Amino acid sequence: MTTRDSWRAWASGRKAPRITDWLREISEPDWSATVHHPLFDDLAAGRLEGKRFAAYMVQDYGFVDPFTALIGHAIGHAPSMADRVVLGQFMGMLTSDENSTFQRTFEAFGVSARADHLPATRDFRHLLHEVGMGGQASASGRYAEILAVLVVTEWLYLAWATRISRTEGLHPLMGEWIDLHDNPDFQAFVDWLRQRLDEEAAGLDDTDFSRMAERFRETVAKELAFHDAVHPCR
Ligand SMILES: Cc1ncc(CO)c(N)n1
Repeated sequence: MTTRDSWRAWASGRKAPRITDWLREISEPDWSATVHHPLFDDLAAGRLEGKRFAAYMVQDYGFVDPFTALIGHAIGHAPSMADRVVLGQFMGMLTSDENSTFQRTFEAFGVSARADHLPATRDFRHLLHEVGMGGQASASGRYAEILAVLVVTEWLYLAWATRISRTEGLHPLMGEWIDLHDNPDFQAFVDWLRQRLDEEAAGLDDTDFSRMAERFRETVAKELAFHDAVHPCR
């Protein structure tokens, strides 16, 4: 049975089945463990000390650097201007508003962005780099693989940020970090990413489809390992 057969079996008998819903389901229990990670509850409740928040942001900047490069690859590999426009606008936000949140966090808490990366951060960076450089996948397979990674990273962040409820009087930079991931524009971007992956994945051959699904699960596992490493009390 191929991976695509598993998808077809899952889809049959469901109303309006979506590949991205199936991908999320086959990525359990890691998916839910990441969405419900105590790091995010502690952050929202004001229980995360400034220094610990800053240490998380330093590791996350280690993620964001190759992630930004991966968006660049997505722009290059997209099949149309329509996709390049949406991805380019996201890249603009990442390199302006979000980058500024990182810089002001490092400054406010007196930490250096150059600190050492934890092994889980290095693993994640390696994955992002590898997907950006591309494997043996065909052109459409490669774009779908990139989309799979983007869907995981952005959908997970939307999911925790819209799940938590924040306490009053939260440090403004922590509030900003949540704002970046629970706002309507970000929600629309995640909706778009899911839609595009649903469409692109449907047209892949069996080999590229399996590879895409494996990348999705691998990325979810890397997300969980990353958050366990920066907040080891799950
Ligand atoms: C580890 C990680 N995953 C996803 C996001 C959202 O881009 C982020 N900032 N960091």
